[in-house]
Amino acid sequence: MQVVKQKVQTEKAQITDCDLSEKIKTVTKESHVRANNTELMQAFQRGNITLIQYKLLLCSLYKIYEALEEELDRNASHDSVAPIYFPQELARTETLMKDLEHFYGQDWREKMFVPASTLRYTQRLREIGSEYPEYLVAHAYTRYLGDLSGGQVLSRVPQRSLGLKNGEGLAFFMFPAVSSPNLFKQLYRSRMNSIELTETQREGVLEEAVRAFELNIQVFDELQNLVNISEKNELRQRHKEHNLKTPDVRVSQSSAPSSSLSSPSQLLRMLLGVCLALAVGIGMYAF
Ligand code: HEM
Repeated sequence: MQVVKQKVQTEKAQITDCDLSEKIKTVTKESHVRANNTELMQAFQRGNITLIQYKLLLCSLYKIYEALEEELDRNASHDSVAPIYFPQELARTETLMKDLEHFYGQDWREKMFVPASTLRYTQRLREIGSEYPEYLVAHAYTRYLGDLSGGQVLSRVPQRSLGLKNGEGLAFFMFPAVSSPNLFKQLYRSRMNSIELTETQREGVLEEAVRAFELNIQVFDELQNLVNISEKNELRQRHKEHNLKTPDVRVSQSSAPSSSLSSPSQLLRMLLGVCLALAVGIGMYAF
């Protein structure tokens, strides 16, 4: 804490409207609102998260952070990455591995499910890691500052609604090396502002931040659609099972009315009547 405090004090420059940290916040404001309003994030905020939603989200986050952190590591000494490179304080891949093992067991890699939108997100991260490392700041900002902000409030939701105890399955939300998220965010912003970018690069970073939010929204939407489909299928299955049981009920109900011929004894009686009538008819004809 003391170390971060000192760093913030020494590095704290006057943040102005044209600083990258301010500009990026402004250009992604509308996207942030849209991300908050996705069905999945709304479920989170209302405390309605189900285990399937949470597990699916963890799978996608794992793939996203794995790609982001591998690209950050690979570009750690790049001029635009070095100032915002904080693996000890921020890295999430290991924490997600821990959570996935908790929910899926040791063979979590074979069991995890990753939707197409998540793969598109990771592809973009790989692409910029190779071609435009300066854009990594946009992705790191979007995920890490989000996790250090709203994520801290959101962590209480799965804890409560899924009854997770002793932090099990919640490692993703814990930042043991960050004792004050607010101070750390200040330090991070000042580091972002220290990155030297040409005007074109800066425009590119700002555009990339909007894209990063968009990629997150697409993941949340796809995950929610999957959950909705699986819930619908489950409902349909239950209906099916229910309908398989109901014919017994219907038979017993429909056999009640006397006009119905569904009861075997009634059918037999009718056939005997017809045979008798025919026999009498034939006998009369013979005479
Ligand atoms: C339930 C959903 C969410 C809630 C309740 C939430 C809430 C918040 C709050 C309260 C802040 C602090 C604002 C401030 O300091 O001025 C914040 C900041 C932030 N959030 Fe979210 N958030 C949510 C989802 C997201 C998502 C999905 C992302 C991105 C994928 C995200 C990215 C960010 C970022 C980058 C910041 C830092 C803004 C800045 O100071 O520049 N948030 N969020």
